[in-house]
Amino acid sequence: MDLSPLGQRNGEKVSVNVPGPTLTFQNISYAVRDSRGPCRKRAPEREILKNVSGIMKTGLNAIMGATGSGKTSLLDVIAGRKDPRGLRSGQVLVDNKVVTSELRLISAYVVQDDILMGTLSVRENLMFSGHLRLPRHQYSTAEKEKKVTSVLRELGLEDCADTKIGTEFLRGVSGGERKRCSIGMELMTSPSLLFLDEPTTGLDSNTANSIVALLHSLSRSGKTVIFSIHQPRYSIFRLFDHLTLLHKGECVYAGPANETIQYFNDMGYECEAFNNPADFFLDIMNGEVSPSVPTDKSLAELYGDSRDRAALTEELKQLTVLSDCTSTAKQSSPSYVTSFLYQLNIVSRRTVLNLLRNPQTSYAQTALNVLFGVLVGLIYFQMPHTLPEALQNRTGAFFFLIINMVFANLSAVELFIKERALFVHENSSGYYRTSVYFLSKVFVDLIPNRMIPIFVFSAISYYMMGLKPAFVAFLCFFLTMSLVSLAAVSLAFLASASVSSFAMANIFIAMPFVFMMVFGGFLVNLNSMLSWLSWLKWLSIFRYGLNAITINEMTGQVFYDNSTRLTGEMYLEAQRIDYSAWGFWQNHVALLGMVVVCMTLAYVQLLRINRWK
Ligand SMILES: Nc1ncnc2c1ncn2[C@@H]1O[C@H](COP(=O)(O)OP(=O)(O)OP(=O)(O)O)[C@@H](O)[C@H]1O
Repeated sequence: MDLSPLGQRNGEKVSVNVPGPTLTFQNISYAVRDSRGPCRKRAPEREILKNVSGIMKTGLNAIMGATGSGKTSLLDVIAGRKDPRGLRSGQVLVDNKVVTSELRLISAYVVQDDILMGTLSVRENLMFSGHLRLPRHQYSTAEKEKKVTSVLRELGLEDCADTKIGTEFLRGVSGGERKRCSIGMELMTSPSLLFLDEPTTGLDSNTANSIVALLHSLSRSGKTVIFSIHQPRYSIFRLFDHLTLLHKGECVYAGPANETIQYFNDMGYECEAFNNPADFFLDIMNGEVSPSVPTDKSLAELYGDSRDRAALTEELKQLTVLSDCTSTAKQSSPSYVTSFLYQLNIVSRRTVLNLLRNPQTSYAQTALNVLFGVLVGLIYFQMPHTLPEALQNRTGAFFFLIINMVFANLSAVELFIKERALFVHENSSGYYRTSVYFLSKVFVDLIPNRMIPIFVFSAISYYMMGLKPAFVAFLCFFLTMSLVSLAAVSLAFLASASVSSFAMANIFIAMPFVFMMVFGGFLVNLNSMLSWLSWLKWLSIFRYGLNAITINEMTGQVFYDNSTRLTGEMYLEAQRIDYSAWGFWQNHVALLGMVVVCMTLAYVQLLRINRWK
């Protein structure tokens, strides 16, 4: 069988002009706690990596193992992506320098699920990465464009450069092209150390082949490419330079990939002719192949006693001795390469582009508001000033309007949940600050996306219902409706930033909305309520909204029947609603206060999101 990787055959080095960094790790042990539900807060620790060591040099370094063997965990630990609190022992060095979690900002990591903005083309996605991750003083826009062109050429993406990635509504590029684009996003910074989590998963075998061939050619340009892989076909396997085999969190082999078969042969495991070595290794680890000489020792113990392990320990020792003590203190502390305002500009532009190219939600929202506006207008068409219907219809209509404004925003809980993975990936890869994402979301997506439909709804319903004709009164009505809607959206945004599933977010948002409705002043008279409960009215978006539009409509109006004449002010006094100027505006101040508090808390939640894997 011809195993002829270009790499470290018999210790021979991969020949490249400028070698990439060497990554070494020694005795890595990593533990996690499984959550056991609400009753048992702290489950016992489970060690998922046990004393794993290795040296990864320029070339293709594969980490292989069965499902759950700890491949991704090892990759994440050495890439500085795994929560450092779980690290029980061990150290990762890059070119003999201690690296901390900051490694994740200076190296490149391609995640398993391609996280890209689907409404943008391949070229636009690469340009987004270039804009945010290449220093502006070194790269002009023309140079960034040149870089994008060269990455497109390197990855063979020229033909689909202007094709959109694709969303649920839009058929985009193929799976292989998507994966190449994900790799390209990282190559924009010309990293010499590239981590990839299962780059071939979900791809057909030919596409998987071409992806690994691409990684192989990248490694030949002087990059250290490290990736986890499940079960590669032979044409993929033979490209590996270095192989780490994991079984239940323990290393069962680490060394040149083309010497692995010999290693297992020496242990008494015979690989049949025409068998794929990768399958053979997995069969050994799964216990489906037995050694010719039975042994009580586990594969990890056999490897621990082997010459290969002794050689690795010796090489690691030499590298550590060679390492310069001062270099350990020199930890790079990378920060963002672009300024806050520049990031805000780039991220906001992408948000606008995404909105314009994915207008279905905005169209649906506007259409729904037109429909509802007409419906409310027809139900309460030209409300009369005659009693009792004048008051009954107006209070009913106002309650209906506020309910509509609040509950129409239930959908806003998806706002952040949908983009959570994208935000976490880009934020932890050093694209932009959390504040940049938050501000662009609020000012470019959240507010404008709500304002237009609300204006359409208000204009239709207000004039169809025949409310006070003064234009100022209409503007006050629109302002109130907007603030009610924004307060509800802010609460929904807070819910969606706090939890990661729709179901949980819906519960979090529906409960307060229902309580607020009860304490809004329409379903129950708040003045007759138990005093220890009535404070809840101060937290009700409904109450502030209802009070404001009631004052706006009632003041200056006269209602009558044959014998009675009732002014709007008399009605407001009977309801104990303060209709002074401050009495009116305090509702808006309170709604604005709720918006500010909920938005601030949502921002805090974004900062608190767990970036560790
Ligand atoms: N943060 C975590 N919390 C709890 N368990 C974890 C965590 N990270 C990893 N594990 C567990 O550690 C073990 C190894 O997981 P890992 O994802 O590294 O395996 P893998 O070899 O990459 O598997 P696969 O091929 O299925 O992705 C699994 O049993 C997994 O459930």
